[in-house]
Amino acid sequence: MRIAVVGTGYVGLVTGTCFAEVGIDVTCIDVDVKKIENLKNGILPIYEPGLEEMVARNSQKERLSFSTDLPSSIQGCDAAFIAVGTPPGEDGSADLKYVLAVARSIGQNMNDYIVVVTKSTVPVGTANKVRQAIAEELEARGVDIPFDVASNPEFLKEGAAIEDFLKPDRIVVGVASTRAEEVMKKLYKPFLMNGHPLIFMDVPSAEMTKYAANSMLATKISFMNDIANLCEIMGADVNMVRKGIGSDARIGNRFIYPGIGYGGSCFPKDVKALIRTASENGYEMKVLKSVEEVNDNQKMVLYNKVNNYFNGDLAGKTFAIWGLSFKPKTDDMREAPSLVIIEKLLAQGAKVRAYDPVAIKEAAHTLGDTIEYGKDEYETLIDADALLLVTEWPEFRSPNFNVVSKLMKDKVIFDGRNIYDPAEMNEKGFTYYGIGTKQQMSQQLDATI
Ligand SMILES: NC(=O)c1ccc[n+]([C@@H]2O[C@H](COP(=O)([O-])OP(=O)(O)OC[C@H]3O[C@@H](n4cnc5c(N)ncnc54)[C@H](O)[C@@H]3O)[C@@H](O)[C@H]2O)c1
Ligand SMILES: O=c1ccn([C@@H]2O[C@H](COP(=O)(O)OP(=O)(O)O[C@H]3O[C@H](CO)[C@@H](O)[C@H](O)[C@H]3O)[C@@H](O)[C@H]2O)c(=O)[nH]1
Repeated sequence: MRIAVVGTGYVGLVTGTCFAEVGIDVTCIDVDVKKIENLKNGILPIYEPGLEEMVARNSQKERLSFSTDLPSSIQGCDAAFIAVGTPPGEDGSADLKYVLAVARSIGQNMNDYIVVVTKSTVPVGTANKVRQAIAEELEARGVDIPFDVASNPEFLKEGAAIEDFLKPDRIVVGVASTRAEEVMKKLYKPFLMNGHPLIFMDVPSAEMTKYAANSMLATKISFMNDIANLCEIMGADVNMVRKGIGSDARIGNRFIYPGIGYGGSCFPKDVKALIRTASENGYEMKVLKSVEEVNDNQKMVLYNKVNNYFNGDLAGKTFAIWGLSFKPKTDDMREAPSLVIIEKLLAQGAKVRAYDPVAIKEAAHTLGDTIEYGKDEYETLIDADALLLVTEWPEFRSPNFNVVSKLMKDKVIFDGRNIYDPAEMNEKGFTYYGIGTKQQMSQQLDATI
């Protein structure tokens, strides 16, 4: 089989490469000439574990190629996947201009039956707009070529994208014809070896499934952040509470880790877009509005703890930041909580020295030289007044605390991801603040007695 994947970002590149890996001929298309030139030379635009090797292997086997030329690349394809960005517009709704531009371009150039698949996250009704855009272009050409539009939302997580794509919990496909269903069944057959279900449904339900999934996960996180904040007030330990509730299979132990708010290119934008879709249709998503509000506040929690500890006097102090990307194993800085925290610290006249294993280059696009960058995590600590653990990269989990304490001016750690054991930190002579941990409460009580 042969497919084109239009949009070669986090989703398009992973999608194209994984289809090539199972033996399908794939052309990845992008309008970004530099990106395509680099990919032809094996240089990837993003960091995603394992992807570089997989791109190289499949390029060499000539199953994976890269092009800026959509008109010729879609000829002879069974399907064209649209995987371009759908960023939030001013009003929070998903901006469909890139998706519809690709649809028009397909309509202007297709010469044979093709299934056009929306892989981008798009609101209910988008497939109809895609269908209409293609039909208008065919009409303008005065040709009558059959085509189908299918919805195939993507559920991969950055940092684990290949594993998620090759071994998905499920594949959701919305179709409106048996012909499109047959093409999609054939394409995804190699991924179903491990018994993962391929769930066919109508197109609007598939489009809605993506938003419902992300919104449910964001809701779990905001709920746990609320519980964590209450634990702090009440003298409970959210780590214990998390284990206590997570062992109930109805709740599950994934996506209930409190922290400094969810970030990334998906949860914030998709929650916003679903709220907007509802309001445009006369319905209010009350739960999701609170999820968003809790998340906005949570991004300030670590900064507030720092500010309280130093009695609001941050000017001239130096803060070491470990981790910049919105989560480990990616260089993606979109909606990263680190940006909010750093902006607040800088506004108070503090100095920031940060280290991230892969995201420094990406972070520097936004932060420039407003902060210093350490060559490793230890260098950030020299004469630092405090350490803020922002992203839970594996290499930050068990540092040499003797070295840490020697380098720092003041031995205080603000752990935004609860990766350290509060009791152990206190034993090692650190003042430790986690998110909703009991240790912190007893320290606060001690301080007020
Ligand atoms: N990033 C994720 O983890 C993830 C996971 C699931 C779903 N999604 C969804 O997938 C979509 C893509 O997200 P992403 O993170 O991969 O975006 P991205 O910004 O990394 O990549 C989008 C790519 O599309 C290209 N593009 C834009 N217009 C084009 C056009 N007309 N023709 C060809 N290429 C064009 C851009 O140059 C860019 O390379 C979004 O709707 C997103 O919500 C993202
Ligand atoms: O228990 C948890 C789990 C995650 N997070 C935060 O939530 C955000 C998102 O994390 P994650 O979901 O792992 O990464 P994404 O790559 O954004 O993936 C989400 O968004 C993608 C784009 O839509 C979907 O495809 C995925 O299924 C969905 O998990 C990050 O800031 C995490 O730090 C928490 O705070 N606590």
